[in-house]
Amino acid sequence: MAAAGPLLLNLRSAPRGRGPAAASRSTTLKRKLQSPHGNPPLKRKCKPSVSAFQKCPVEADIREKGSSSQKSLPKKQLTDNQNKSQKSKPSIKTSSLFKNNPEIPEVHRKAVQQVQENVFTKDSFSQLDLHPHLISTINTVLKISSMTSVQKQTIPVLLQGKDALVRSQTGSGKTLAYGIPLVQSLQGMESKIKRSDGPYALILVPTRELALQSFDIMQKLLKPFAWIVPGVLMGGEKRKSEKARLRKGINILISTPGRLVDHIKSTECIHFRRTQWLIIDEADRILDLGFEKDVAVILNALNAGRDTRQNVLLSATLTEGVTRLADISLNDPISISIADEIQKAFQPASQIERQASSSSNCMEQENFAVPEKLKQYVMMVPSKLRLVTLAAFILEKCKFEKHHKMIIFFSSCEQVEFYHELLLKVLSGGLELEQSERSSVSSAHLQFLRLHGNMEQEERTEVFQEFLKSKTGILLCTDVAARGLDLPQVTWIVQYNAPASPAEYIHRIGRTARIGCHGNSLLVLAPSEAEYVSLLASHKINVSEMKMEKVLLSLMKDDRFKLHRPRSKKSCGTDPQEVRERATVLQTKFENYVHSSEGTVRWAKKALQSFLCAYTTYPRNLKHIFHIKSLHLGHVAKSFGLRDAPQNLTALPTAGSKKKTKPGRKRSDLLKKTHGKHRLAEILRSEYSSGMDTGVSKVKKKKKQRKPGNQQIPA
Ligand SMILES: Nc1ncnc2c1ncn2[C@@H]1O[C@H](COP(=O)(O)OP(=O)(O)OP(=O)(O)O)[C@@H](O)[C@H]1O
Repeated sequence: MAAAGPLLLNLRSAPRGRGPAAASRSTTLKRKLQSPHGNPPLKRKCKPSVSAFQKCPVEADIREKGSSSQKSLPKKQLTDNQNKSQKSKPSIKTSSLFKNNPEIPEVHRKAVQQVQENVFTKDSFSQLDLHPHLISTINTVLKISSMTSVQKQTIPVLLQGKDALVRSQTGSGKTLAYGIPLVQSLQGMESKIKRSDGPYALILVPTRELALQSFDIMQKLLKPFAWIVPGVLMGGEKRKSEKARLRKGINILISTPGRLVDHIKSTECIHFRRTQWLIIDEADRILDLGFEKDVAVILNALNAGRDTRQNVLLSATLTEGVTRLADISLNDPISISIADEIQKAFQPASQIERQASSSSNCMEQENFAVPEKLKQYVMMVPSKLRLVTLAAFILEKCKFEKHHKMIIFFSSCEQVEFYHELLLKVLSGGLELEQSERSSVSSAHLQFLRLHGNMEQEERTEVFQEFLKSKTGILLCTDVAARGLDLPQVTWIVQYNAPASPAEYIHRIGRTARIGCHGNSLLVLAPSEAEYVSLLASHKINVSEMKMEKVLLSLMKDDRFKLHRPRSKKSCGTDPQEVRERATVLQTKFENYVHSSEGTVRWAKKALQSFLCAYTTYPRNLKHIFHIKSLHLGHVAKSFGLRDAPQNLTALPTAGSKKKTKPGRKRSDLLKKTHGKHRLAEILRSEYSSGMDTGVSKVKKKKKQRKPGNQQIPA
């Protein structure tokens, strides 16, 4: 059994006779949603105690002197006149959203030449040596005729039985690039495959929804070859039924690493004697530290079963690190990188060599291809104004412009749950509207959905299917939905919390503008995070600035937020004072809802705490951009509908950043173990704060009538 030390993931088959490795129990994050000690609704005058953060292991030197209005902003953020006004005026009782905000810096945008790929080719699938039934399935069931670039380059390589490293932009058809040659090869085997033979192919994916999606595509491709049986294993499903399906036999096994390891360790009948394909989709994520132990167990089980295998690694962000690792482990892999092919075509060889040598020793300069018709925006928003600005943006796109389908990314499950409820209640008119307001509410219904890893699997699947089929709607989610999901007609991606790395940025925005479609993305940054724009530019990612003031203007279209004053003058569309008033009315509605009960205050505090803890797990190389000391607790609290900086947040961070460790092993040991804190921090942020691979109490499923057709897809 393999030792648990730093692992060289050997995708190459090992010599016969070694039993499957037993890795130490993979340290998955057990996430217990800690409910902060309930506090009575905060009174305006209270000053949160400094001790609230003294105990928190995170670097929490957060400013929390007094209520948000009376706090001194970090000196560097105060402009002279604000300094003066602070001194001259008595402290104001209720904070104004538009006072005491940090300056919004100019967004220095180095115009960079983005890496582009030609997604389409004119070559049809019939040019390949494929079974005619497979070609007709591609044409009639999948309704696809010509190959994309990645398919044109990858399919012939895989049909020759070679290992491959495939890097192509998001939404460029990588699933079929491996699915078609896989089906072609299995249907053409001399002795016809029997279900009881077990897995001939193993497809590893990082999330349950992506496992379902890949399973759905394989089922379609296998229509003419019904004797080949696909199956999916994923956390959250009943182990018993999975064991039964494994016992009957699954020929193409699609699984998330954690659940497969469970079965390797506990299901007698699982074997890999005939497994001749290993496909790792989103390979940079799967081979990352978060899944390292699971992948090692899986590879040892594969190697124990068979000594020859074809390995395929795919991702839009196959970074140098992964390719170096894969080079050691794959058998003479063919490296396919569509963007590089395009660049090579336009650059002299010498320049390519120079770039190759320079980029090989500085992974940070990975340049990722961005979909051609994707428009990327960034908006600088002071913390106090984040919530009302997000709300105004949602109203603008999903109520007034209509026909938009939006995904909003948050950095923790608790925030997804909280903002889903808050936005639904306040924006969808869930709150009692006065008669006069009812008439003015636009007829467009705002459909809010939520998806994160702490939900019951049944509800995750329902929400995923519902959003997949909807033409509009707003999905609030964590990074559990950041990779691979092919959600048609998504027109807007909003990153309410910045991602831990440019790679995750690329995958998040890659949920729109797929396969040549148009799409838009918006990254929301606080003024202290402005440097993130330059970081993106260093990876050849261009973003244009969207002004917060312009977004807030949409409130002028919704009289629910109009300040009702006697003889109020007719509002004209762009009066800045009225915009500010309406934003304040909207913020007040949020705060009134949050402070309407102890439970909602507790909920807001828990969401705030999860945000702060996720904020402390940005990798070291981003700490100069995302540092907890730059946050102003009272202002951040406003964006959670809390009137003042909370006191007595629980001393420990929420489970989001708590790693299950063996008794006696301090977290610092773990950090050392995992080759540097920043990597673990990044994993903690992007995967575990999404609630993936969790084993703890799930958010109770909201009672709702089950719709037919949402049933889980059987193998
Ligand atoms: N040759 C093709 N012509 C037209 N559409 C295609 C073709 N191949 C795949 N598609 C469609 O393109 C969309 C994206 O495909 P897929 O999800 O495989 O992309 P991907 O490269 O895996 O994306 P990601 O990197 O986000 O995982 C899907 O809707 C798929 O049906």
